[in-house]
Amino acid sequence: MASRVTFIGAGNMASAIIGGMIDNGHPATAITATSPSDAFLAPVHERYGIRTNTDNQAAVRDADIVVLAVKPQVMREVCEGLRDTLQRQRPLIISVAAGLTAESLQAWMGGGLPLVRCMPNTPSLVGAGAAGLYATAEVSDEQRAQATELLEAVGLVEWVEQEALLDAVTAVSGSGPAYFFLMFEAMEEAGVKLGLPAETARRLAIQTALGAARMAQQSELTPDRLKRNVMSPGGTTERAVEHMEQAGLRGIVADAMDACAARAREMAEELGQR
Ligand SMILES: NC(=O)C1=CN([C@@H]2O[C@H](COP(=O)(O)OP(=O)(O)OC[C@H]3O[C@@H](n4cnc5c(N)ncnc54)[C@H](O)[C@@H]3O)[C@@H](O)[C@H]2O)C=CC1
Ligand SMILES: O=C(O)[C@@H]1CCC=N1
Repeated sequence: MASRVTFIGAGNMASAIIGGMIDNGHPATAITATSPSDAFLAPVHERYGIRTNTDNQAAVRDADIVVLAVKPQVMREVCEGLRDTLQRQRPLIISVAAGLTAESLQAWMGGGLPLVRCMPNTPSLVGAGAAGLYATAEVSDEQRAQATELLEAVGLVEWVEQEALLDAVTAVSGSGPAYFFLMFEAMEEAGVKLGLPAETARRLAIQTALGAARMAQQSELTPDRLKRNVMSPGGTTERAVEHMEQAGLRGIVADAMDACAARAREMAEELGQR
């Protein structure tokens, strides 16, 4: 029988994962989503035919897996409200919230529960997500496999064995989509300066990124080798890449990702103390 999965929260992340599960054949009747208001639940009910509920406690009562998909700022209230039911039911819990440690979540839910922390990203919305997962000691091998299956419905899954590494995952893939969107903006602006219409420059930049990503994914060659294959000696790419290296692009990326991981650690402290 398919596992019964309850999503607490029915926003972007929950909808993305629910959509992927349905596409993979998970029965809609085994999925429930909650939200304080019916207005937020109507879209997921109409689109996927899943069960919905405005009562979090009632919705987790028969669940094998509970996915916590609310904003970090409301997580404490949500976890404390579910504490007694979760302690009785003991489902696998998967939190997709940024910057909330297993220690804080366990404390709010009464402790000792099988908990997976997950850092997904927004391309999950189009089935091309990348997620980092970390399991607490209470999680069984079977539950790990269940969490993998659930997140693989919307993309790539990578497990990390130390919780602190989720901050590094946040810096690479959680926040990463924004770095590439910034690159698209920069390439569009530069393309316009060189005389292209904005829409043309944007479409070319986006398709180029898609092509480069597909090549890097499908090829046996390293990104460095693939880069060198574009760089004809004395040619145009060499000139551009040399410029980026001399201007310190690698250092900028490293500093930005350091700042990102540091902010994740800061948020964990701020939110854990609330
Ligand atoms: N947006 C992003 O790039 C990423 C987001 N995340 C995490 O995913 C989580 C969810 O984010 P989104 O889906 O973007 O947020 P969202 O705002 O789209 O969805 C949150 C949902 O929670 C519901 N909600 C609020 N209070 C509730 C309560 N007391 N009980 C039940 N439901 C309640 C809201 O009605 C809404 O449906 C956050 O914790 C965020 O940190 C993680 C990685 C990336
Ligand atoms: O910017 C943030 O805080 C969240 C976490 C990863 C992506 N968005």
